[in-house]
Amino acid sequence: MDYLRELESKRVHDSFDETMKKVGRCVCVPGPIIVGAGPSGLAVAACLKEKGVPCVIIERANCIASLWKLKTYNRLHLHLPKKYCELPFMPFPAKFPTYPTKEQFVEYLEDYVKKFDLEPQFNQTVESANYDHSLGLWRVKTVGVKEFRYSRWLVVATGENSEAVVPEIEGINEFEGPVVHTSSYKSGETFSGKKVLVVGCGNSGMEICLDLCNNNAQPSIVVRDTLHILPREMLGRSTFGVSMWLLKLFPICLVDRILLFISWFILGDTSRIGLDRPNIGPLQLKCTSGKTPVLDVGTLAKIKTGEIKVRPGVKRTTCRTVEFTDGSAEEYDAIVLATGYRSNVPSWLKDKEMFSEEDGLPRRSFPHGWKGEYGLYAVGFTKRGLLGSSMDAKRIAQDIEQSWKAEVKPFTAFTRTPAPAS
Ligand SMILES: Cc1cc2nc3c(=O)[nH]c(=O)nc-3n(C[C@H](O)[C@H](O)[C@H](O)COP(=O)(O)OP(=O)(O)OC[C@H]3O[C@@H](n4cnc5c(N)ncnc54)[C@H](O)[C@@H]3O)c2cc1C
Ligand SMILES: NC(=O)C1=CN([C@@H]2O[C@H](COP(=O)(O)OP(=O)(O)OC[C@H]3O[C@@H](n4cnc5c(N)ncnc54)[C@H](OP(=O)(O)O)[C@@H]3O)[C@@H](O)[C@H]2O)C=CC1
Ligand SMILES: O=C(O)C(=O)Cc1c[nH]c2ccccc12
Repeated sequence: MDYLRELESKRVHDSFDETMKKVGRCVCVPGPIIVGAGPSGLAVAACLKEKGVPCVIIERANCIASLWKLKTYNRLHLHLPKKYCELPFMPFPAKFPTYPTKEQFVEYLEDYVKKFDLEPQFNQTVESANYDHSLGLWRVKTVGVKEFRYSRWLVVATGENSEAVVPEIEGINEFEGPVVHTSSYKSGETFSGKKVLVVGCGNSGMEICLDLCNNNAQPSIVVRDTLHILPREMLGRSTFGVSMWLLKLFPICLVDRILLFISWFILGDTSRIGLDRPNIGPLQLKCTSGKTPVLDVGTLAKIKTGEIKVRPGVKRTTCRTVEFTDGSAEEYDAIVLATGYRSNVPSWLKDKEMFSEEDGLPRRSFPHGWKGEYGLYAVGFTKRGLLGSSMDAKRIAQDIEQSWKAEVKPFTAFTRTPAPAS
């Protein structure tokens, strides 16, 4: 028996030494490694802190909440009321409005980091992570650092929006004006007096059109498919709040009918202005495909007055002109790609079981997607915004706490560097 244990210990030791020869340094982290310091990663770290479990947060940007700080437009607000967007253990300040601005949301997150004394490691992009079966540990490598970090637990918190989706459009390289993705759009000021084509009609495209209008630009929006647009508020309450309340009383298909009836009453028949609705209701669509309904903050009124024009899909572009799928063509000065985001998990997580290689989201559907095998977790991939992140974070911290307590902790932090070559 002792002989077997010795053999196993030698195997693990040899595997470590092999690795060290290849990379240089191996650091064993006492608690979980969290990849990403957005709201989801911070929420997990705070929940772990409450339970006395240490962790390391690795972040590619030079700050927390890089999506909110660096990649969003100036006029952005939370579009769900603040009570549905708070992270565990810390409500928003009472003085904040129902829909906080992005600056207020970032301020809240900075306070969150202070309150829980979190110290993410910035400017470190995880380039690979894989499970070392012989060691029973996750091995994480960051760009430009000759070091492997090992941990029993790996928490993926890189988000559903970590990379911009830029569609291939024929002739786009010949287009003479600026072509920007929403992740680098700040304000319509730079487009004042210009004719701008906004490609994509999710919440970003719709609000950016409004912003362009308010800054004396002339926007057109590409709507290539059906979509649900709902007022942000109905009956004096948020549409999201009303939906949650109705879902407690009625089945989802009935709630959808009620929402659509009230929306029709407030917004009118959207198909008359070129925005056809899908056959399936807004909440059912959200549940089955993750597609978020557009919450209208004033864009629809501008479409009705003709200040914002609706156009079909883009076929190709030339130096100034955009040709549409219905055969029409128009000249534009600039193009804004409001074509959304995707997860980057398949590019760095080498174990392919938990996350789909197609969309980079957990293969198991909500609410089962948060836990994988061998101590792997996913936070913030539920297509349910910040509320989904908080739910995941609490579950993950609870699960890790159990195995943390159950284990004799052999991995009190240690660092090994290879012995100098003799
Ligand atoms: C414009 C916009 C508005 C939104 N508004 C709302 C809203 O009002 N309400 C709501 O509930 N939800 C909203 N959402 C949904 C949004 O997903 C959440 O608000 C939230 O930002 C998700 O947090 P996250 O931590 O999961 O992801 P992110 O905020 O994207 O954070 C992920 C972090 O991981 C880092 N990262 C990525 N790859 C690596 C890597 N390889 N190595 C190291 N670090 C890495 C990124 O730099 C980033 O900081 C909005 C999304 C967008 C795009
Ligand atoms: N707090 C807030 O106020 C805001 C919240 N958000 C949230 O951020 C997330 C990302 O939103 P968003 O950036 O709008 O991205 P989305 O993925 O929600 O929308 C992308 C849009 O682009 C369209 N599209 C993609 N490719 C093309 C193409 N080649 N030609 C024409 N259209 C195309 C899609 O159409 P199709 O459906 O046909 O594929 C879709 O309408 C969402 O969860 C959203 O709710 C965003 C902005 C504001
Ligand atoms: O902002 C987002 O993208 C969200 O996912 C928030 C959200 C979760 N569920 C919803 C249902 C309707 C509108 C927004 C959301």
